[in-house]
Amino acid sequence: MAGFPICVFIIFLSILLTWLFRVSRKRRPNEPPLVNGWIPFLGVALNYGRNPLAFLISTQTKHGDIFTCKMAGKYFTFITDPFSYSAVFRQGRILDFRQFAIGFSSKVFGHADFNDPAYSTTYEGIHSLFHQTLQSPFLQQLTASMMENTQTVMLRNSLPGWKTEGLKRFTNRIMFEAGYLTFFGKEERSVAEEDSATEKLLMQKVIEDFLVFDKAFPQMAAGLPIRLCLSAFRAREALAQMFYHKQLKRNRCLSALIERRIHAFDQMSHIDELGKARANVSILWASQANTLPAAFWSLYYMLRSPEALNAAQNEVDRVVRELGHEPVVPGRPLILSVEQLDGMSILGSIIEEALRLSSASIMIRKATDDFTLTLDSNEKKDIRKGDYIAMYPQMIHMDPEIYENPTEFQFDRYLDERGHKKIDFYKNGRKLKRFLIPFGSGASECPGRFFAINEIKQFLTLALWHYEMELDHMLSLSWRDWAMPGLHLQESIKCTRTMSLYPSLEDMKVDKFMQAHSAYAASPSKPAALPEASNLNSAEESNGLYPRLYPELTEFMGLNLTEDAVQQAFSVVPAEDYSGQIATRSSALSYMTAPITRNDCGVRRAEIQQGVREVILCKDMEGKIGMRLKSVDNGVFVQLVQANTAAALGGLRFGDQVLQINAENCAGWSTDKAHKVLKNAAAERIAFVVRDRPFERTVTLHKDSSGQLGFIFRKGKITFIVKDSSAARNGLLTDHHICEVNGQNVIGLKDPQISDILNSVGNVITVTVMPTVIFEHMMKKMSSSIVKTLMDHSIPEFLLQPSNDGTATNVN
Ligand code: HEM
Repeated sequence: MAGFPICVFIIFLSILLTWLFRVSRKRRPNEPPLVNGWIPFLGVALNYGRNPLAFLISTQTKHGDIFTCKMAGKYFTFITDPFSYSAVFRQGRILDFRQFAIGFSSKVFGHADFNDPAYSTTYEGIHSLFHQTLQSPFLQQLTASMMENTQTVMLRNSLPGWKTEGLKRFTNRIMFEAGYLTFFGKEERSVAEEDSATEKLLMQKVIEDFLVFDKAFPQMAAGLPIRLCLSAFRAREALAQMFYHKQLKRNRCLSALIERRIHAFDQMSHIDELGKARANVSILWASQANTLPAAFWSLYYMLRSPEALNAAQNEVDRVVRELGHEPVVPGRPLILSVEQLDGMSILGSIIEEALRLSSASIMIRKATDDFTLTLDSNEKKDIRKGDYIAMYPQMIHMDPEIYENPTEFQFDRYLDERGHKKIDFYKNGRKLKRFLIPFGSGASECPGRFFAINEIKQFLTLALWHYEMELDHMLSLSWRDWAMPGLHLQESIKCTRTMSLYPSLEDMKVDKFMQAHSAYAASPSKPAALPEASNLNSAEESNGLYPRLYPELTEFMGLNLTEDAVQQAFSVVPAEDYSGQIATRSSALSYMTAPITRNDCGVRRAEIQQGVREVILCKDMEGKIGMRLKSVDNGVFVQLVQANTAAALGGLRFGDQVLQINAENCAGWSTDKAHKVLKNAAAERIAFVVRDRPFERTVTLHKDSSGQLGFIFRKGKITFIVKDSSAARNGLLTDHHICEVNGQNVIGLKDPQISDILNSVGNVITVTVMPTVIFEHMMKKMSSSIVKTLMDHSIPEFLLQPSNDGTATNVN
């Protein structure tokens, strides 16, 4: 008898499966390959949601450049061949974007559905205002206003002394307020009123409301009614209060976009005032939601790369010099025209590279009828009415054939040999028309893209001009001192970095594992999700950094495809009652104290700090300080530090850049001039301002079980990287010269001596490398015997340093 219920269950299951099989879509002849997945309704949504790029690449390998995927009951035909994108954009009539985007916007922002025939004709005119007022000739006005506002916000309250601020907060605070004022203007106030605490609190509240709303955006876009996201609803409504037309009309310096929208909406008498105000919230969101993270990532990557920072700083200095702004008088704002910003190709390349790495936007069109799509290969595929066409630009952005080492930030990736904007990128030997698509493409391409690039350039320029910046444990910003040109180290702001940097990929994985483990321990009902090590964004997000830019498919299409979300949405078992439990989220500090090697003495000895430091030396009895300098690219660099001399004791190292000697800028000096200044300097006190080894970078590696790091070197030069080794994983490169091992200088040592050091220093090793071409230039005209016999090869010493828990640890 016990077998009876089992038989019934099996029969029921077979009927259900047969039914599901019969109702699921079948591929018709001439349609793209169909990937239904095996989960009813969801299809391949989970696979996609887990890692869209990996999923699309593997499906492309199996099915070719076009395929249709079932996801959460909808069908998406992905076009993966960038040469076929144009074929989609040519189908503007049948492939709709506008209707779909407007419907989506009305759901989230709560304004009227402008697709409704009652509004659609008038709204057509309002929509065209984007292109009219965000681009030339209004671009000039918008850019000038942004320059002024960014500067006002940045220079406000510039009190002397060090302050601390997170990188994300710093970006949000300045960019949000400046952008807000640029579009929506401000009521006429006296200077005292503008500086009042109430004014500041008001702006702080607006930023907070925006961030609360933005945080809930993915859920709302995924279909969760906004009234269920109570805090987001309240935040949106609070923002709308600022944007009533009668309120905005009192403001001065409204942008042309807002002014004309007010006028046009006021003609639509059947839209109520709250609806108009909510439509303005959508403009605030469009103008900030992508710009803030894009500005953040641009600043972050620029500060992380000494080469990028140096090049950007030089570009800013050049442009300011050309303005005749030096010496700058206090309070005088820096004004850059659109043309001058256009000419800043290095900043342009940094921003584009940051956008390439951070943007995961997806382009979606909905088929309004059955039609046949002709691909670039002339292949024809039938598309059904109601299906979506999707293009995922990250497949281009991360394609190693188009971009060498695509996961790496290369600040000059978009510069040609002459330093101009590079536009030649190839795939299959063919030049690509679209190689960077963070702003979408075709008819719906972001109309604010030119302004967005300009405002981020302004932000970086002004930050570089008004501050000295440093990013390591801390983002340190120090005011340039207007009163004393040349001395740039006074009135400083210091901002704590809110993210942790990991010495190696292995460290990051261990830390992520620990985080996942503690999250699981804190709430065991949720699956312990180990973030993909390669997925920087989710990893960073958990550290309070920005995620990728909008819109991702998961949040854009009314789908929320993460496993976590699906679990919640489909869960039939009530979630555990958390009342009385405290939600635990490790603090940034505890992330840092995971069992990682940040405090490893080799890592610390090898550290290349981003800021500048002062070193005071005096000459020995023979009038020497024990170093040689070399001029490279108009800078002066330390070429040799002799052991047991003043230079060695003062902590100077091979490759350090000397910015000033006795308050004189060294830029442009020849090697001879630098040596002459040293020779003539007083014996008792020579003041150097030094930047740590700007041409060098450190890579932390972990030995494998057989003690291997995974690279081969000859005469100190790395010649081979072993596949899948720690060296490969952590981005060590060939054609680089090893300068230090765990901070110990090894230049001039024989290969077996270097090997001995590598073998003897434990499992975690930090190697400091320099591109061979620069290394050879640095060493030119210096005899190898001098390097071998005189170079300081001692192990650098450290003082007691406080550890994260506040106790003093000897890190040597
Ligand atoms: C780095 C910053 C920005 C990025 C990455 C970005 C990206 C995008 C993307 C991907 C789209 C959708 C395009 C498509 O699906 O084909 C879009 C649309 C749009 N963006 Fe931006 N955007 C940025 C800044 C701005 C700014 C500053 C504004 C100024 C108001 C703006 C206004 C708009 C508008 C109005 C649309 C809708 C266009 C339409 O409906 O036709 N964006 N943006």
